[in-house]
Parts: sequence; C-alpha cells; structure tokens
Amino acid sequence: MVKKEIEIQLPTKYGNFASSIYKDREGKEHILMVHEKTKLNDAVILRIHSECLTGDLFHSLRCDCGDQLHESLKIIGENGGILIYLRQEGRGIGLTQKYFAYKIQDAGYDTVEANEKLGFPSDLRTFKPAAYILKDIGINKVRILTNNPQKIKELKDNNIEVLQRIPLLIQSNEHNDLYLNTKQEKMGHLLNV
Ligand SMILES: Nc1nc2c(ncn2[C@@H]2O[C@H](COP(=O)(O)OP(=O)(O)OP(=O)(O)O)[C@@H](O)[C@H]2O)c(=O)[nH]1
Ligand SMILES: [Zn+2]
Repeated sequence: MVKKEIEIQLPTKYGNFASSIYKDREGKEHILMVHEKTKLNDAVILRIHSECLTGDLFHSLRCDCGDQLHESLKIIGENGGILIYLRQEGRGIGLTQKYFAYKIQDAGYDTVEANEKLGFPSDLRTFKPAAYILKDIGINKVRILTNNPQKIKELKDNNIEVLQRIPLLIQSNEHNDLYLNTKQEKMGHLLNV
C-alpha cells in the first residue's frame, strides 16, 4: 500500500521531527512527522491531516484546516506525537476542482452540494494510507486529534486501536460558519456549532 522513500531530520518552530516520505500506489507522496518527544510504545497522539493548500499555507478563512494543522503541531510539540499529512487536496478532488467547488459555493450552494454539482461524491478521501504508515512504524494504538468520525472508523477497520478522540475545535468566522455547519449537519462531524 505504501513505501517509505526517505527519512530526514526536520527542525521546526514546534520542535524537532523525523520526517519521512511515503509513496502510495497512485504515486502520491504522503508525509510522516514524528516529534522527538514521542514514545512510540505508548498510545501516541496522532493527527491525520488532509492537504489543504489554501488553508494550510495561506491561512484561508473559508475552512478550518490551517488553524487545525497548526493547533495540532502545537499540541504535538508540547506532548510528543505524530502528524501524517495526506496529499488528498480538496477532500480528494484536487486543487483546481476545489476552486471550482468554491465558485459554486459562492453562488449559494454548500460544500457537499458543490462537490455533487461537479460530479464527485461529498468526500473522495481514504485514510488507509495513514493506517499503513502507522503499521510500518509499529504503531497500533493511538489518541487521535479530530472531529471526523470517519477517520476513527477507517483506522479501526484497518486494525489500529483508537483509545481516545481529542477534539480540535476552531473558532468559526463569517467566512466558514456555513462550511462548519454543513460539516456537522451533512458529514457527521462532531463540532458543537
Ligand atoms: N471539496 C472541498 N474540499 C474542501 C473544502 N474545504 C476544505 N476542503 C478540504 O477538506 C479537507 C479537510 O481535511 P481535514 O482537516 O484533514 O479533515 P476533516 O474531515 O476536516 O476532519 P478533522 O480531522 O476534524 O479536521 C482538506 O483536504 C481540504 O482541502 C471545500 O469546500 N470543498
Ligand atoms: Zn481547508
């Protein structure tokens, strides 16, 4: 399912990480970040984060991704833990199609309807590569930072035990409140919005 290509040391403002690239069968390059404080035989803190260039890099306010990524890195920096960055931009539809989806949302549709108007399911992602990366480094028990029950289900289906869900609640703003509402109402996210 995944093959480790290379590992390097990556110092960051959240501390020092061992950072590896894993290629999946489609050639996607996923990134594993293991903080130096991590004790691999404990139930490690884990964030599985799907790529969101606009949110993660430009801190777009249309979604909650940028805040979630940096909050996760902060928690991992303080406690040790692992981040797996999956290269499935736009819930798997890619960057250009996500931009088309934003255009449709600007015309009054929600994030799910926009995907469907473009001919995609609401969510095209798979979290399996993350389960395989965890197995490759010998981890089978985690505490996961997420509000998305689907991530927990897919880990369990692939024999990773999820001992705890740690919520990752981000302050909403005028640009993302409909997006967060839709995630809760139509996608089953545990958000309390
Ligand atoms: N198609 C589409 N994708 C979006 C939109 N807004 C954000 N995304 C993508 O949604 C994904 C969010 O990923 P995550 O933050 O890992 O996961 P999540 O499902 O929000 O669950 P959490 O673990 O609670 O954060 C990223 O791939 C974003 O690029 C949108 O309006 N349309
Ligand atoms: Zn985003």
